[in-house]
Amino acid sequence: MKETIAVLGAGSFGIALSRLLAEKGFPVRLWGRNPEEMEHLARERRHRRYLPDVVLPPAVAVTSELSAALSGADVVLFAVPSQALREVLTAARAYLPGDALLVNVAKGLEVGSNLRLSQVIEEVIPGAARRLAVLSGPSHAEEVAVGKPTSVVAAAYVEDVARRAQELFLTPAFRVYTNADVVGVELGGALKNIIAIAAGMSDGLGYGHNARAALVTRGLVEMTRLGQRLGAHPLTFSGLSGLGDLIVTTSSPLSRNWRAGYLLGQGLSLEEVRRTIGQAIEGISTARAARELALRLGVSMPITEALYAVLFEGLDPRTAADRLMGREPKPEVEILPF
Ligand SMILES: NC(=O)c1ccc[n+]([C@@H]2O[C@H](COP(=O)([O-])OP(=O)(O)OC[C@H]3O[C@@H](n4cnc5c(N)ncnc54)[C@H](O)[C@@H]3O)[C@@H](O)[C@H]2O)c1
Ligand SMILES: O=P(O)(O)OC[C@H](O)CO
Repeated sequence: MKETIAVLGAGSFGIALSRLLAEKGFPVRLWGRNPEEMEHLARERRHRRYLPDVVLPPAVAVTSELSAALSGADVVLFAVPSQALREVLTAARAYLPGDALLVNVAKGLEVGSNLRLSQVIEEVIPGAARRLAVLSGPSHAEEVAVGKPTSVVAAAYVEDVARRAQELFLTPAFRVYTNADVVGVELGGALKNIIAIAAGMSDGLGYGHNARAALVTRGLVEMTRLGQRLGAHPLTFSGLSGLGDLIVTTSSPLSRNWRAGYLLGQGLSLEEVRRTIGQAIEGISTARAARELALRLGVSMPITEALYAVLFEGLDPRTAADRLMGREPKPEVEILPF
């Protein structure tokens, strides 16, 4: 008997992964909070706004009832935006089977607590970290949903859990590596969204490929700096959930974070950007949380700081770029002596 999988979150990634899993033969229950939207999705078998060309296979049952989605589920996949995760977990807790494998695909830090999402899950469901895998890496839903080659990483504290998640998602077009560095994989997926907005902003301002390459490279440096301070392995940031995801989200118009930055660079306000994109833009909230962490821990994150000032203090994007370029000259690698 194939395992039953509950996917919580019927946005673009929840839909893309439901399709992938159903195509592998798993019975999938896809939960979304809005009953009307779920009725429409159940009837039409496609989401008119997120992925209009992607048809849900018959093995995907759509529901707006958490109890129906979770009852007897062997695997529970969390695919809601990071700021909604605690609320969804709290509502789901009563129905969550005690032995189900948990997989989180949301990428972000929780504003307020500044926690990684596995920490949020552990707080709401004590003990859950031992059965939790984090799936992260360069994986635009639009490409995953149509079977374009994609590689990601499944991180877990327990090796068997990482292997189970790897096996669950693996297809000829969806390659899954394992990684024992949960902290690094989560931070890579969360922090790259900040740099993706900054890269989009640079493009929106009309700057060139040089500027974008510098943002990716120096972005990776500050991501790694914060990561190491929080216990991640620095090498993880050169992997799929660090550099890999940075490359895809700083260079693809499929990225909502890149698009948000582009529109900001073109002069739109944050509210106009949110309205225009109309989907999760994780880098906005993550910039707030990461900047707070960096300040508290004394970690230098100049790009994050500059983006924060644009997003939340009304700094003009061009002035933010000038400030970044005009910082005190310094060695590229602080620990290398002459
Ligand atoms: N789309 C991708 O390509 C992709 C790839 C990898 C990871 N992710 C991550 O997956 C997560 C979800 O992204 P997405 O692209 O599916 O977002 P989306 O904006 O396409 O959809 C989000 C869904 O969550 C629902 N939602 C919002 N607030 C909610 C709440 N409080 N309770 C319940 N549901 C709520 C929305 O109604 C919507 O259906 C994000 O953290 C994102 O970074 C997305
Ligand atoms: O569209 P974005 O910017 O949220 O990026 C989606 C995924 O994280 C890409 O791996």
